[in-house]
Amino acid sequence: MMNLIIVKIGGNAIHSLTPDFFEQLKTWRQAGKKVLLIHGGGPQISQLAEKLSIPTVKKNGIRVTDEATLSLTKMVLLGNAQPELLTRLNQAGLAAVGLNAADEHLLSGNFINKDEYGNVGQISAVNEIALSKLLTDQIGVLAPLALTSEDSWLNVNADTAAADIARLLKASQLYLLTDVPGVLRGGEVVSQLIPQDVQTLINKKVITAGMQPKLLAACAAIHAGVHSVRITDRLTHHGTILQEVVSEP
Ligand SMILES: Nc1ncnc2c1ncn2[C@@H]1O[C@H](COP(=O)(O)OP(=O)(O)O)[C@@H](O)[C@H]1O
Ligand SMILES: CC(=O)N[C@@H](CCC(=O)OP(=O)(O)O)C(=O)O
Repeated sequence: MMNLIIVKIGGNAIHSLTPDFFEQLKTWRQAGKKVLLIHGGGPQISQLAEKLSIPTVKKNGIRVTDEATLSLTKMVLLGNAQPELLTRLNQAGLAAVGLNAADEHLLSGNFINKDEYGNVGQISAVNEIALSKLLTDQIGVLAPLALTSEDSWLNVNADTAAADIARLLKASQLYLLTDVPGVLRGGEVVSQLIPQDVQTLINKKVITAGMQPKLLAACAAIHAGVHSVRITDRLTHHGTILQEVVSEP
């Protein structure tokens, strides 16, 4: 899809969006860019699970999703995280529409390993024609859920979903908004990375926890032709930029 910018907003980041964020979205829309926001909601899902006494089990940063967890995940993403983000966009005067996998079968997916993770998947296809029409006049706000060919719902890690959608749609840029200003090394933000550096930093245990799947998803997007992935807590020229080659300062 031409001129497409994808921004993933982690569940924590939804609460701390600043006026700059909305200004940048306005600038992009005025410049004729299509903008797709993929939202998380992981901390909110875990909070509700605790209230309902449903145990949270995570393996390699992925939520093991049985039937009860799938239903509460859908409730939180589509009933809480998504409307919260849409309200903020509306307040900022931005036209936006909330979307999920079942709208025109926007996102198809496959189970990653049903025995190990339950109803967890990865995105295998995007209905590009339908999405492109939807994004002409408004910003799309899409939840990280997919539907199998047999219409089973799948929970998808939001970083992986954003990177796979960016790869499948050949987005020009991907932003992964999180709760840290970028990839940190010795307390400092690393301003530029190439995919080869990522594996080295994982091996050296500089990159751990949630940052690990985030960067691996980012590398896959770069290899598939996405021009740049920025890992940051704001939509300006801050944070860590991941590109195929190091660019001149
Ligand atoms: N080298 C690193 N630089 C920055 N954050 C890191 C690094 N290694 C691990 N992390 C952790 O990764 C977290 C971000 O990933 P995650 O919690 O999954 O974010 P989100 O919910 O926004 O997707 C940071 O808050 C930090 O605790
Ligand atoms: C399979 C899987 O782990 N799905 C994630 C989807 C939400 C998410 O990724 O939200 P954040 O970006 O806020 O972490 C989950 O259930 O937490």
